[in-house]
Amino acid sequence: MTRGDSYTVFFDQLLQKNRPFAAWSLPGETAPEILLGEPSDILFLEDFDRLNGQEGFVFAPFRIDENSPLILMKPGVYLKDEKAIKAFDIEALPSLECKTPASRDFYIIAQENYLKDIDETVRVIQSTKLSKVIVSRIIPAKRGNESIGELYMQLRRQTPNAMVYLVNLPGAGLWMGATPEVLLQSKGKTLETVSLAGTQSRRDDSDYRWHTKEIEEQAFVSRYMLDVFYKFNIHPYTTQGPETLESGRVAHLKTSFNFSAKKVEDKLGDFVAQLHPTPAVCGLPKSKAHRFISTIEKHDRRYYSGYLGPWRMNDCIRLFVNLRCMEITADNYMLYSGGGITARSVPAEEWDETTKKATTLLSAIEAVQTNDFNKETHSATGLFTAGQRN
Ligand SMILES: C=C(O[C@H]1C=CC=C(C(=O)O)[C@@H]1O)C(=O)O
Repeated sequence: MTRGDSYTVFFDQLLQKNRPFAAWSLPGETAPEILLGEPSDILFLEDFDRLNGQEGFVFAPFRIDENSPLILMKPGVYLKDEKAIKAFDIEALPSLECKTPASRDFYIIAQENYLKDIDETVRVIQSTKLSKVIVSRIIPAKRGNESIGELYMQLRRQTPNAMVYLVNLPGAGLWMGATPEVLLQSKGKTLETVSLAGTQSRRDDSDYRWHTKEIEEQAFVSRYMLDVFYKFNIHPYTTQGPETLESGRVAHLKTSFNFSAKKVEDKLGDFVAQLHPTPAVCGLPKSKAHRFISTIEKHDRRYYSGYLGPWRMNDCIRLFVNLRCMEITADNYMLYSGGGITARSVPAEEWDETTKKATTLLSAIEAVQTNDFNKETHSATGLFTAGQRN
């Protein structure tokens, strides 16, 4: 059973017809925006800097490879609100052939192996030049016959201060997420980028105290932003923060940096290519952390910790880092969750943090599976996960 509002029905019909689309709602915005495309509107770009001069909706992986291309959907039909959805003749859209994707293995790490990996990571950080690295894992949850459209709308209700998205794109598949992290966004003639890191449970009293580990972890990201600014000669800029940003069941430390868009107007693609991946999802030094992730993580991150959003569409940039997200397969939801490891990390606490970060998505899944749409305040611990089955 679904609540069957017009968005829910619309998304489910698009999926039934296997149409390429991207839907997103920005923090604090009410209606999802939707971009519909034809297969010919989908570009697969070879490198991150190929975004120069392009416009459309970007879905970028953590690293580009044959399983996870950098995707740009060119502006096709853009639907801005419910009136536009209702006026759109979806029945007239032909169904597209559903090419069964090559079946993929999802490596689900056991807790004891994850703890060993984090222990090893801390030792490497203490004895080498690696100062921070993000280690992630996949958390599986069983998919039932619930409506994906309904799940998306529920996730939006539960996380109004995130960028909540649903995409179905050839080459990537079906993904959903609710991310709090801006990579780059335009505000008139100004651009904003954000350094976000450090995590603690959300508090009812908003009385947040941050420890050295989180302050240091976030400072690494801010420092990196300034190095990128230096390379692009971005000066002057203004900063706001660090301050607390609440998202879902957790809170983070956030600093935002604002500067004149003129500074990078003819090299925006290069600028994003340089920013990505930030030490909020990769680490420092960047190339060392990148290599370390390839050896320690046994799963493929694909689009987790990549970035997504409107790119120069209607003169507007809204790129977000792809966090708190999941890949939706025929039988399962595969949630991705990671945390910043530093010399001060405690393995068991890092495990708990990745679990906590996943509760936003897990509780939305639980809400639609149990038809309890006021789930925001409930725990998701009762959820039957695919991992527990094996
Ligand atoms: C890598 C993730 O979060 C990043 C963003 C905010 C806080 C983080 C942290 O405290 O580790 C991470 O850097 C994730 O959610 O998978």
